[in-house]
Amino acid sequence: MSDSARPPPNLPPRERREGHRTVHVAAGVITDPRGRILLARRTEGRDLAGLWEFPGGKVEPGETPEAALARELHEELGIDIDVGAALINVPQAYPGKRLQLDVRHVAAWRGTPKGREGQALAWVAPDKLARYPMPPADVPVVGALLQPDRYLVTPSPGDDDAAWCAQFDAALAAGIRRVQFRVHGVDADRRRALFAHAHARCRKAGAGLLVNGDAALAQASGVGLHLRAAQLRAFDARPVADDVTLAASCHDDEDLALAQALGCDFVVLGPVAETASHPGQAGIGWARFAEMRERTSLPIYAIGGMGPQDIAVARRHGAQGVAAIRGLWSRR
Ligand SMILES: Nc1nc2c([nH]c(=O)n2[C@@H]2O[C@H](COP(=O)(O)OP(=O)(O)OP(=O)(O)O)[C@@H](O)[C@H]2O)c(=O)[nH]1
Ligand SMILES: [Mg+2]
Repeated sequence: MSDSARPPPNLPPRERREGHRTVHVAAGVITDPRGRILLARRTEGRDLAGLWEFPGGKVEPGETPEAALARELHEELGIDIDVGAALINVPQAYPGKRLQLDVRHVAAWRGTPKGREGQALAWVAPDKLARYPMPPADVPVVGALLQPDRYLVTPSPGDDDAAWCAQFDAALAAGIRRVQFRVHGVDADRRRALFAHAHARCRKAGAGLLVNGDAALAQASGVGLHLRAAQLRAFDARPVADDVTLAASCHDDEDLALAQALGCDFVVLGPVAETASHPGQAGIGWARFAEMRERTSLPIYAIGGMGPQDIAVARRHGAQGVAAIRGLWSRR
């Protein structure tokens, strides 16, 4: 389905349905030469006071997001900037309003940032960002800064395990850094051997590995756990330790809420487009994806007919990036 996919025709856009206004906000990722990122603390008397945010503010009528960002950073921090690449555009529902948080990298800046409106500032190393409490819309922004934009789900090996292993290595060589181990139709011995291969190669490449569905294997081998949607209801607490990556497959709002309540680090949502595994079955489309995204505060990969060419459109709809079997399994 295309970028212009619409919600079902019998439903007016959520915004009109609930009478919520949309607030368009431009925010910037300002990085110093040591790689630290500038956060500002929202002052008392404003919404979300006390939380840390990426500096920026509301886009005024007739203004481009780029111009708004430059103006806001001049007003709030006293710096002049060159706007850089888009990072992510997050639609997020807040009480009584919808936010579109349009986050750009700041390519260059002149001057010394100061909290000109009395706000505290902090230069934060990327691995410390999680220590700063932030508004819900910023969780996907931090995800986009820190987590991979592609999530490979392994295919089943058919009858050729050696070819599967070679393709696995090729995917890592092509830059894949997050993998879900999911193989069907093999016996326990073959599965164990394939998992051992994946585990060793991911460790060597510094890639994150998650195992589909198998909490015991995740615990025993020290890899992450990816829950199937049906498993979300089987747990009432996080099924792995806090330092073990937890993810889940989601298809609707209820799945997303359960995944967030369980403490997932990220989720997969779809199918967005028609997939080769379900021909003839239309996906939910980007508009519906964005609508579900805005009621969740998690990094979300779009799945279903996705490939690397879809990462940019995914980011424009608030996605972390794309998850795929075929679309990310290197062709050799
Ligand atoms: N700048 C910024 N705003 C954010 C972030 N995350 C987030 O939810 N927001 C929300 O987006 C809106 C931004 O408005 P703002 O208060 O910064 O707007 P502004 O600078 O134009 O100031 P003003 O309208 O209070 O004068 C607020 O509702 C804020 O809570 C973020 O990372 N940066
Ligand atoms: Mg502001």
